[in-house]
Amino acid sequence: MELSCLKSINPAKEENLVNNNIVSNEKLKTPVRTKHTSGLLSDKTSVVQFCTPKHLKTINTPNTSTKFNILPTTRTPIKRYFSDQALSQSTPDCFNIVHMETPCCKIDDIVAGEQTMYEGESSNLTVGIRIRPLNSKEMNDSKITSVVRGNGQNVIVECESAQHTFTYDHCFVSYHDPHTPGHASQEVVFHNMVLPLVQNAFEGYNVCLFAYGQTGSGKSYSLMGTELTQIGTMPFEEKVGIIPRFCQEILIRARNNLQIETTVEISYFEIYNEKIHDLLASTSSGSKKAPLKVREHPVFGPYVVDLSQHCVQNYKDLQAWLKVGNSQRATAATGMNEKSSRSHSIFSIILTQTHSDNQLDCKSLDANRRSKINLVDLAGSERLSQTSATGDRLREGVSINKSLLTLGKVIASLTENTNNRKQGFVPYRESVLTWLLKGDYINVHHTGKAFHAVS
Ligand SMILES: Nc1ncnc2c1ncn2[C@@H]1O[C@H](COP(=O)(O)OP(=O)(O)OP(=O)(O)O)[C@@H](O)[C@H]1O
Repeated sequence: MELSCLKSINPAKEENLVNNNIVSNEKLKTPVRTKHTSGLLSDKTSVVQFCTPKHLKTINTPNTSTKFNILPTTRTPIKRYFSDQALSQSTPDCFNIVHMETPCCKIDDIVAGEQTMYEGESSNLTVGIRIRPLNSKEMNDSKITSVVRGNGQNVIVECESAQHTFTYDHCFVSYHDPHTPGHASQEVVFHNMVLPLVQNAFEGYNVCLFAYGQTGSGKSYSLMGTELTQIGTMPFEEKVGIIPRFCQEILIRARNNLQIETTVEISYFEIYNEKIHDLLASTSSGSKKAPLKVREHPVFGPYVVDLSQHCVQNYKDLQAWLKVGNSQRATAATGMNEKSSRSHSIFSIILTQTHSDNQLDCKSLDANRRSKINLVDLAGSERLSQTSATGDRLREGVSINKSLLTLGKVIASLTENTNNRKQGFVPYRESVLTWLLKGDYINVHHTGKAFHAVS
Protein backbone atom coordinates (compact mmCIF):
# COMPACT_ATOMS: atom_id res chain seq x y z
CA MET A 1 0.00 0.00 0.00
CA GLU A 2 1.19 3.49 -0.61
CA LEU A 3 0.54 6.29 1.72
CA SER A 4 0.86 9.75 0.33
CA CYS A 5 1.01 12.79 2.44
CA LEU A 6 0.82 16.25 1.08
CA LYS A 7 3.04 18.39 3.20
CA SER A 8 4.61 21.76 3.50
CA ILE A 9 8.05 22.73 2.51
CA ASN A 10 9.76 23.96 5.63
CA PRO A 11 7.81 27.09 6.15
CA ALA A 12 9.62 29.84 7.95
CA LYS A 13 8.91 29.75 11.64
CA GLU A 14 6.72 32.67 12.58
CA GLU A 15 6.42 32.70 16.31
CA ASN A 16 4.43 35.90 16.37
CA LEU A 17 2.10 35.32 13.48
CA VAL A 18 -0.97 35.24 15.57
CA ASN A 19 0.00 38.34 17.45
CA ASN A 20 0.64 40.20 14.28
CA ASN A 21 -2.66 39.46 12.66
CA ILE A 22 -5.44 41.11 14.48
CA VAL A 23 -8.92 41.86 13.31
CA SER A 24 -11.59 43.53 15.30
CA ASN A 25 -14.63 41.47 16.19
CA GLU A 26 -16.70 44.36 14.91
CA LYS A 27 -15.94 43.20 11.41
CA LEU A 28 -16.62 39.59 12.01
CA LYS A 29 -20.26 39.24 11.20
CA THR A 30 -19.26 37.37 8.06
CA PRO A 31 -15.96 35.55 7.84
CA VAL A 32 -13.28 37.83 6.57
CA ARG A 33 -10.01 36.82 5.16
CA THR A 34 -7.25 39.23 5.81
CA LYS A 35 -3.79 39.51 4.57
CA HIS A 36 -1.49 41.43 6.81
CA THR A 37 1.63 43.10 5.78
CA SER A 38 2.99 43.95 9.15
CA GLY A 39 6.59 44.89 9.04
CA LEU A 40 7.25 42.18 11.58
CA LEU A 41 6.31 39.54 9.05
CA SER A 42 8.44 38.32 6.26
CA ASP A 43 6.70 39.25 3.02
CA LYS A 44 7.13 35.67 1.92
CA THR A 45 5.05 34.41 4.76
CA SER A 46 1.79 36.25 4.66
CA VAL A 47 -0.99 34.24 6.13
CA VAL A 48 -4.59 34.09 5.08
CA GLN A 49 -6.73 33.96 8.16
CA PHE A 50 -10.34 33.27 8.82
CA CYS A 51 -11.63 35.42 11.60
CA THR A 52 -14.47 34.02 13.60
CA PRO A 53 -16.54 35.47 16.37
CA LYS A 54 -15.49 34.04 19.68
CA HIS A 55 -18.17 31.72 20.92
CA LEU A 56 -18.58 28.57 22.87
CA LYS A 57 -19.18 25.55 20.73
CA THR A 58 -21.57 22.75 21.58
CA ILE A 59 -19.85 19.46 21.97
CA ASN A 60 -21.90 16.68 20.51
CA THR A 61 -20.55 13.33 21.46
CA PRO A 62 -22.46 10.33 20.25
CA ASN A 63 -23.95 8.05 22.79
CA THR A 64 -22.45 4.82 21.63
CA SER A 65 -24.58 2.57 23.78
CA THR A 66 -27.87 3.52 22.14
CA LYS A 67 -29.05 4.94 18.86
CA PHE A 68 -26.93 7.80 17.61
CA ASN A 69 -28.94 10.90 17.98
CA ILE A 70 -27.05 13.68 16.24
CA LEU A 71 -27.83 17.05 17.69
CA PRO A 72 -27.51 20.07 15.44
CA THR A 73 -23.88 21.06 15.50
CA THR A 74 -22.71 24.58 15.94
CA ARG A 75 -22.10 25.88 12.47
CA THR A 76 -18.72 27.21 11.69
CA PRO A 77 -18.45 30.63 10.13
CA ILE A 78 -17.58 29.06 6.80
CA LYS A 79 -20.63 26.86 6.95
CA ARG A 80 -22.74 29.82 7.89
CA TYR A 81 -21.34 31.67 4.93
CA PHE A 82 -22.16 28.81 2.61
CA SER A 83 -25.66 28.41 3.92
CA ASP A 84 -26.46 32.09 3.79
CA GLN A 85 -28.24 32.45 0.48
CA ALA A 86 -27.92 36.18 0.32
CA LEU A 87 -24.16 35.90 0.62
CA SER A 88 -23.54 32.88 -1.52
CA GLN A 89 -25.05 34.40 -4.65
CA SER A 90 -21.99 36.45 -5.33
CA THR A 91 -18.51 36.84 -3.99
CA PRO A 92 -18.48 39.55 -1.35
CA ASP A 93 -16.17 42.49 -1.85
CA CYS A 94 -14.02 41.45 1.06
CA PHE A 95 -13.03 38.30 -0.86
CA ASN A 96 -12.42 40.13 -4.09
CA ILE A 97 -9.77 42.30 -2.51
CA VAL A 98 -7.98 39.45 -0.77
CA HIS A 99 -4.69 38.56 -2.34
CA MET A 100 -3.97 34.92 -1.73
CA GLU A 101 -0.32 34.40 -1.19
CA THR A 102 1.54 31.25 -0.58
CA PRO A 103 4.05 30.95 2.20
CA CYS A 104 7.36 30.10 0.59
CA CYS A 105 9.90 27.81 2.04
CA LYS A 106 13.12 29.32 3.20
CA ILE A 107 15.74 26.90 2.09
CA ASP A 108 18.41 29.13 3.60
CA ASP A 109 16.87 28.60 7.00
CA ILE A 110 18.01 25.02 6.97
CA VAL A 111 21.35 25.10 8.63
CA ALA A 112 23.65 22.29 7.71
CA GLY A 113 24.24 19.98 10.60
CA GLU A 114 21.10 21.05 12.42
CA GLN A 115 18.69 18.73 10.72
CA THR A 116 15.33 18.17 12.24
CA MET A 117 12.82 15.58 11.19
CA TYR A 118 11.04 18.21 9.12
CA GLU A 119 14.05 18.85 6.95
CA GLY A 120 13.68 15.58 5.13
CA GLU A 121 10.41 17.07 3.96
CA SER A 122 12.07 19.19 1.29
CA SER A 123 9.50 18.30 -1.36
CA ASN A 124 5.88 19.39 -1.38
CA LEU A 125 4.70 15.86 -1.88
CA THR A 126 6.22 13.10 0.19
CA VAL A 127 5.53 9.50 -0.75
CA GLY A 128 5.97 6.58 1.61
CA ILE A 129 5.39 2.90 1.04
CA ARG A 130 4.38 0.24 3.55
CA ILE A 131 4.74 -3.47 2.92
CA ARG A 132 2.35 -5.59 4.94
CA PRO A 133 3.08 -9.14 6.03
CA LEU A 134 1.39 -12.11 4.39
CA ASN A 135 -1.83 -12.96 6.15
CA SER A 136 -2.62 -16.46 7.38
CA LYS A 137 -4.59 -17.36 4.24
CA GLU A 138 -1.69 -16.31 2.02
CA MET A 139 0.83 -18.15 4.18
CA ASN A 140 -1.14 -21.37 3.83
CA ASP A 141 -1.23 -21.08 0.05
CA SER A 142 1.87 -22.72 -1.38
CA LYS A 143 1.50 -20.79 -4.64
CA ILE A 144 1.97 -17.47 -2.88
CA THR A 145 5.50 -16.36 -2.12
CA SER A 146 6.79 -13.02 -0.98
CA VAL A 147 8.44 -11.12 -3.83
CA VAL A 148 8.65 -7.66 -2.26
CA ARG A 149 11.23 -6.53 0.26
CA GLY A 150 12.42 -3.20 1.56
CA ASN A 151 15.94 -1.89 1.80
CA GLY A 152 16.39 1.60 3.20
CA GLN A 153 14.27 3.87 1.02
CA ASN A 154 14.12 1.25 -1.74
CA VAL A 155 11.53 -1.37 -2.48
CA ILE A 156 12.85 -4.36 -4.39
CA VAL A 157 10.43 -6.49 -6.35
CA GLU A 158 11.79 -9.82 -7.55
CA CYS A 159 9.81 -11.64 -10.16
CA GLU A 160 11.23 -14.68 -11.94
CA SER A 161 14.56 -13.58 -13.40
CA ALA A 162 13.96 -9.82 -13.19
CA GLN A 163 14.50 -7.51 -10.25
CA HIS A 164 13.06 -4.00 -10.03
CA THR A 165 13.99 -1.32 -7.54
CA PHE A 166 11.78 1.66 -6.66
CA THR A 167 12.82 4.50 -4.40
CA TYR A 168 10.45 6.36 -2.07
CA ASP A 169 10.82 9.03 0.58
CA HIS A 170 9.95 6.46 3.22
CA CYS A 171 9.82 2.69 3.10
CA PHE A 172 8.19 0.77 5.95
CA VAL A 173 8.20 -2.99 6.25
CA SER A 174 5.82 -4.65 8.67
CA TYR A 175 6.47 -8.25 9.66
CA HIS A 176 4.18 -10.86 11.06
CA ASP A 177 6.21 -10.93 14.24
CA PRO A 178 6.39 -7.34 15.57
CA HIS A 179 9.64 -8.22 17.37
CA THR A 180 11.45 -8.73 14.06
CA PRO A 181 14.27 -6.16 13.75
CA GLY A 182 13.23 -3.31 11.44
CA HIS A 183 9.51 -3.95 11.94
CA ALA A 184 7.51 -0.80 11.13
CA SER A 185 4.73 -0.52 13.67
CA GLN A 186 1.86 1.94 13.48
CA GLU A 187 3.79 4.18 15.85
CA VAL A 188 6.88 4.15 13.60
CA VAL A 189 4.85 5.02 10.51
CA PHE A 190 3.07 7.84 12.31
CA HIS A 191 6.18 9.27 13.88
CA ASN A 192 8.32 9.26 10.75
CA MET A 193 5.87 10.23 8.12
CA VAL A 194 2.82 11.87 9.60
CA LEU A 195 3.99 13.83 12.62
CA PRO A 196 5.45 16.66 10.48
CA LEU A 197 1.96 17.24 9.11
CA VAL A 198 0.66 17.92 12.62
CA GLN A 199 3.29 20.62 12.94
CA ASN A 200 2.37 22.03 9.51
CA ALA A 201 -1.29 22.16 10.52
CA PHE A 202 -0.47 24.10 13.70
CA GLU A 203 1.52 26.54 11.57
CA GLY A 204 -1.66 27.28 9.64
CA TYR A 205 -1.17 25.13 6.55
CA ASN A 206 -3.84 22.98 4.99
CA VAL A 207 -2.53 19.44 4.79
CA CYS A 208 -3.68 16.32 3.01
CA LEU A 209 -2.65 12.71 3.32
CA PHE A 210 -4.03 9.95 1.18
CA ALA A 211 -3.50 6.21 1.22
CA TYR A 212 -3.64 4.30 -2.04
CA GLY A 213 -2.83 0.84 -3.26
CA GLN A 214 -4.33 -2.43 -4.36
CA THR A 215 -7.31 -3.85 -2.49
CA GLY A 216 -6.28 -5.72 0.66
CA SER A 217 -2.86 -4.08 0.84
CA GLY A 218 -3.43 -2.39 4.21
CA LYS A 219 -4.66 1.16 3.57
CA SER A 220 -7.50 1.10 6.10
CA TYR A 221 -5.27 -0.73 8.59
CA SER A 222 -2.66 2.02 8.36
CA LEU A 223 -5.12 4.91 8.47
CA MET A 224 -7.63 3.67 10.98
CA GLY A 225 -6.01 0.65 12.60
CA THR A 226 -8.02 -2.11 14.17
CA GLU A 227 -9.95 -2.53 17.37
CA LEU A 228 -10.17 1.19 17.97
CA THR A 229 -13.90 0.84 18.39
CA GLN A 230 -13.27 -0.51 21.87
CA ILE A 231 -13.61 2.60 23.91
CA GLY A 232 -11.33 2.66 26.87
CA THR A 233 -8.42 0.92 25.22
CA MET A 234 -5.02 2.54 25.36
CA PRO A 235 -4.86 5.30 22.74
CA PHE A 236 -1.44 4.52 21.39
CA GLU A 237 -1.53 0.78 21.25
CA GLU A 238 0.12 -0.91 18.31
CA LYS A 239 -3.04 -1.31 16.31
CA VAL A 240 -4.24 2.28 16.39
CA GLY A 241 -3.76 3.92 13.02
CA ILE A 242 -2.89 7.35 11.67
CA ILE A 243 -6.28 9.07 12.00
CA PRO A 244 -6.80 8.54 15.75
CA ARG A 245 -3.12 9.24 16.41
CA PHE A 246 -3.30 12.47 14.40
CA CYS A 247 -6.31 13.66 16.40
CA GLN A 248 -4.76 12.59 19.67
CA GLU A 249 -1.59 14.53 18.91
CA ILE A 250 -3.61 17.65 18.06
CA LEU A 251 -5.66 17.35 21.23
CA ILE A 252 -2.55 16.94 23.38
CA ARG A 253 -0.84 19.95 21.83
CA ALA A 254 -4.02 22.01 22.16
CA ARG A 255 -4.37 21.07 25.83
CA ASN A 256 -0.76 21.94 26.56
CA ASN A 257 -0.94 25.42 25.06
CA LEU A 258 -2.99 27.51 27.45
CA GLN A 259 -2.27 30.78 25.62
CA ILE A 260 -4.18 29.77 22.53
CA GLU A 261 -7.75 28.55 22.46
CA THR A 262 -7.90 25.66 20.03
CA THR A 263 -11.00 24.04 18.62
CA VAL A 264 -10.99 20.75 16.74
CA GLU A 265 -13.94 19.96 14.48
CA ILE A 266 -14.24 16.77 12.50
CA SER A 267 -16.28 15.55 9.59
CA TYR A 268 -16.20 12.15 7.94
CA PHE A 269 -17.79 11.12 4.67
CA GLU A 270 -17.47 8.51 1.98
CA ILE A 271 -17.79 8.58 -1.78
CA TYR A 272 -19.62 5.42 -2.76
CA ASN A 273 -20.49 4.87 -6.42
CA GLU A 274 -19.86 8.59 -7.00
CA LYS A 275 -22.33 9.57 -4.27
CA ILE A 276 -21.41 11.29 -1.03
CA HIS A 277 -22.65 9.99 2.31
CA ASP A 278 -22.10 11.69 5.63
CA LEU A 279 -20.73 8.98 7.92
CA LEU A 280 -21.39 10.95 11.09
CA ALA A 281 -25.07 11.57 10.46
CA SER A 282 -27.88 9.10 10.43
CA THR A 283 -31.63 9.22 10.16
CA SER A 284 -33.79 8.32 13.16
CA SER A 285 -34.41 4.87 11.64
CA GLY A 286 -30.68 4.24 11.52
CA SER A 287 -30.57 4.15 7.72
CA LYS A 288 -28.23 6.36 5.74
CA LYS A 289 -29.25 9.88 4.84
CA ALA A 290 -29.78 10.91 1.23
CA PRO A 291 -26.54 11.57 -0.67
CA LEU A 292 -25.08 15.04 -0.27
CA LYS A 293 -24.27 17.45 -3.08
CA VAL A 294 -20.99 19.08 -3.99
CA ARG A 295 -20.89 22.76 -4.87
CA GLU A 296 -18.02 25.00 -5.78
CA HIS A 297 -17.40 28.25 -4.01
CA PRO A 298 -15.54 30.94 -5.96
CA VAL A 299 -12.95 31.37 -3.23
CA PHE A 300 -12.93 28.21 -1.13
CA GLY A 301 -13.46 25.78 -4.00
CA PRO A 302 -15.57 22.61 -3.94
CA TYR A 303 -17.33 21.66 -0.73
CA VAL A 304 -19.97 19.21 0.45
CA VAL A 305 -23.30 20.86 1.16
CA ASP A 306 -24.80 20.15 4.62
CA LEU A 307 -21.95 17.95 5.78
CA SER A 308 -22.11 17.64 9.58
CA GLN A 309 -19.19 18.92 11.64
CA HIS A 310 -18.59 17.97 15.25
CA CYS A 311 -16.37 19.40 17.94
CA VAL A 312 -14.14 16.94 19.75
CA GLN A 313 -12.51 17.79 23.03
CA ASN A 314 -10.88 14.56 24.01
CA TYR A 315 -9.86 11.18 22.70
CA LYS A 316 -12.98 9.52 24.00
CA ASP A 317 -15.20 11.85 21.93
CA LEU A 318 -13.11 11.01 18.91
CA GLN A 319 -13.34 7.27 19.42
CA ALA A 320 -17.09 7.53 19.75
CA TRP A 321 -17.37 9.44 16.47
CA LEU A 322 -15.02 7.06 14.69
CA LYS A 323 -17.13 4.18 15.87
CA VAL A 324 -20.19 5.84 14.33
CA GLY A 325 -18.40 6.62 11.08
CA ASN A 326 -16.69 3.28 10.59
CA SER A 327 -19.86 1.36 11.32
CA GLN A 328 -21.59 3.24 8.48
CA ARG A 329 -18.83 2.83 5.94
CA ALA A 330 -19.61 0.61 2.97
CA THR A 331 -17.55 -2.57 3.26
CA ALA A 332 -17.99 -6.03 1.83
CA ALA A 333 -16.13 -9.30 1.48
CA THR A 334 -14.38 -9.81 -1.84
CA GLY A 335 -12.06 -12.47 -3.17
CA MET A 336 -9.11 -10.28 -2.15
CA ASN A 337 -10.17 -8.86 1.21
CA GLU A 338 -12.68 -10.08 3.77
CA LYS A 339 -13.56 -6.53 4.75
CA SER A 340 -12.89 -4.49 1.68
CA SER A 341 -13.75 -0.77 1.68
CA ARG A 342 -16.10 -0.20 -1.22
CA SER A 343 -15.81 3.58 -1.03
CA HIS A 344 -13.26 6.36 -0.71
CA SER A 345 -13.42 7.94 2.74
CA ILE A 346 -12.34 11.44 3.67
CA PHE A 347 -11.81 12.31 7.32
CA SER A 348 -11.44 16.08 7.73
CA ILE A 349 -10.26 18.05 10.72
CA ILE A 350 -10.70 21.79 11.00
CA LEU A 351 -8.16 23.16 13.44
CA THR A 352 -8.85 26.70 14.64
CA GLN A 353 -6.43 28.48 16.93
CA THR A 354 -7.68 31.68 18.52
CA HIS A 355 -5.26 33.99 20.20
CA SER A 356 -6.62 36.85 22.27
CA ASP A 357 -4.29 39.79 22.13
CA ASN A 358 -4.28 41.60 25.43
CA GLN A 359 -1.41 43.88 24.48
CA LEU A 360 -3.82 46.30 22.90
CA ASP A 361 -5.91 46.31 26.04
CA CYS A 362 -8.98 45.39 24.07
CA LYS A 363 -10.53 42.02 24.76
CA SER A 364 -12.62 42.02 21.62
CA LEU A 365 -9.58 41.57 19.42
CA ASP A 366 -8.90 38.03 18.38
CA ALA A 367 -6.65 36.55 15.76
CA ASN A 368 -7.51 33.21 14.27
CA ARG A 369 -5.45 30.70 12.42
CA ARG A 370 -7.41 27.99 10.68
CA SER A 371 -6.18 24.92 8.86
CA LYS A 372 -7.89 22.00 7.22
CA ILE A 373 -6.52 18.48 7.38
CA ASN A 374 -7.81 15.85 4.95
CA LEU A 375 -6.97 12.22 5.65
CA VAL A 376 -8.12 10.16 2.69
CA ASP A 377 -8.50 6.38 2.59
CA LEU A 378 -8.94 5.54 -1.07
CA ALA A 379 -10.78 2.40 -2.07
CA GLY A 380 -8.34 -0.17 -3.40
CA SER A 381 -7.77 -0.69 -7.07
CA GLU A 382 -8.86 -4.17 -8.00
CA ARG A 383 -8.52 -6.63 -10.86
CA LEU A 384 -12.07 -7.83 -11.22
CA SER A 385 -11.00 -11.33 -12.20
CA GLN A 386 -9.18 -11.69 -8.85
CA THR A 387 -11.93 -10.25 -6.66
CA SER A 388 -14.49 -12.55 -8.37
CA ALA A 389 -16.92 -9.65 -8.27
CA THR A 390 -20.44 -9.84 -9.65
CA GLY A 391 -23.59 -7.72 -9.22
CA ASP A 392 -23.17 -4.86 -6.74
CA ARG A 393 -19.52 -5.71 -6.05
CA LEU A 394 -18.82 -5.53 -9.78
CA ARG A 395 -20.52 -2.13 -10.09
CA GLU A 396 -18.58 -0.86 -7.06
CA GLY A 397 -15.32 -2.16 -8.49
CA VAL A 398 -15.93 -0.42 -11.82
CA SER A 399 -16.74 2.86 -10.03
CA ILE A 400 -13.64 2.55 -7.82
CA ASN A 401 -11.33 1.83 -10.75
CA LYS A 402 -12.84 4.66 -12.80
CA SER A 403 -12.35 7.28 -10.10
CA LEU A 404 -8.81 6.04 -9.41
CA LEU A 405 -8.10 6.31 -13.12
CA THR A 406 -9.34 9.90 -13.05
CA LEU A 407 -7.14 10.58 -10.03
CA GLY A 408 -4.17 9.32 -12.06
CA LYS A 409 -5.17 11.51 -14.99
CA VAL A 410 -5.47 14.59 -12.78
CA ILE A 411 -2.05 14.02 -11.23
CA ALA A 412 -0.54 13.39 -14.69
CA SER A 413 -2.09 16.61 -16.07
CA LEU A 414 -0.85 18.62 -13.10
CA THR A 415 2.63 17.18 -13.48
CA GLU A 416 2.65 17.96 -17.18
CA ASN A 417 1.42 21.50 -16.56
CA THR A 418 4.11 22.04 -13.94
CA ASN A 419 6.88 20.61 -16.12
CA ASN A 420 5.83 22.61 -19.16
CA ARG A 421 4.92 25.71 -17.15
CA LYS A 422 1.51 25.91 -18.76
CA GLN A 423 -2.04 25.95 -17.53
CA GLY A 424 -3.55 23.05 -19.46
CA PHE A 425 -6.89 21.42 -18.80
CA VAL A 426 -7.11 19.25 -15.69
CA PRO A 427 -10.09 16.83 -15.62
CA TYR A 428 -11.05 17.45 -11.98
CA ARG A 429 -14.75 17.10 -12.68
CA GLU A 430 -14.54 13.62 -14.15
CA SER A 431 -15.05 12.13 -10.69
CA VAL A 432 -16.45 13.37 -7.39
CA LEU A 433 -13.21 12.45 -5.62
CA THR A 434 -10.98 14.55 -7.85
CA TRP A 435 -13.42 17.43 -7.86
CA LEU A 436 -13.57 17.52 -4.06
CA LEU A 437 -9.81 17.21 -3.68
CA LYS A 438 -9.22 19.97 -6.23
CA GLY A 439 -8.16 22.44 -3.57
CA ASP A 440 -5.78 19.88 -2.11
CA TYR A 441 -4.00 19.30 -5.41
CA ILE A 442 -3.48 23.00 -5.73
CA ASN A 443 -2.23 23.00 -2.18
CA VAL A 444 0.09 20.11 -2.92
CA HIS A 445 2.43 22.84 -3.97
CA HIS A 446 2.50 23.80 -0.31
CA THR A 447 1.21 20.91 1.76
CA GLY A 448 0.93 17.25 0.95
CA LYS A 449 1.80 13.59 1.50
CA ALA A 450 0.99 10.25 -0.07
CA PHE A 451 1.13 6.77 1.40
CA HIS A 452 1.24 3.68 -0.74
CA ALA A 453 0.45 0.21 0.53
CA VAL A 454 1.67 -3.01 -1.02
CA SER A 455 0.88 -6.56 -0.10
N1 LIG B 1 0.85 -3.73 8.48
C1 LIG B 1 0.00 -4.74 8.70
N2 LIG B 1 0.23 -5.64 9.67
C2 LIG B 1 -0.64 -6.66 9.90
N3 LIG B 1 -1.78 -6.83 9.22
C3 LIG B 1 -2.07 -5.97 8.25
C4 LIG B 1 -1.21 -4.88 7.93
N4 LIG B 1 -1.75 -4.18 6.92
C5 LIG B 1 -2.91 -4.81 6.63
N5 LIG B 1 -3.10 -5.87 7.41
C6 LIG B 1 -4.26 -6.79 7.37
O1 LIG B 1 -4.53 -7.04 5.99
C7 LIG B 1 -5.92 -7.08 5.76
C8 LIG B 1 -6.31 -6.08 4.66
O2 LIG B 1 -6.04 -4.77 5.13
P1 LIG B 1 -7.00 -3.53 4.79
O3 LIG B 1 -8.43 -3.90 4.93
O4 LIG B 1 -6.49 -2.39 5.58
O5 LIG B 1 -6.68 -3.35 3.24
P2 LIG B 1 -7.16 -2.18 2.29
O6 LIG B 1 -5.98 -1.80 1.48
O7 LIG B 1 -7.82 -1.11 3.05
O8 LIG B 1 -8.21 -2.95 1.39
P3 LIG B 1 -9.45 -2.37 0.55
O9 LIG B 1 -8.91 -1.44 -0.46
O10 LIG B 1 -10.06 -3.60 -0.07
O11 LIG B 1 -10.34 -1.74 1.56
C9 LIG B 1 -6.60 -6.80 7.08
O12 LIG B 1 -6.98 -8.01 7.66
C10 LIG B 1 -5.52 -6.13 7.91
O13 LIG B 1 -5.69 -6.39 9.29
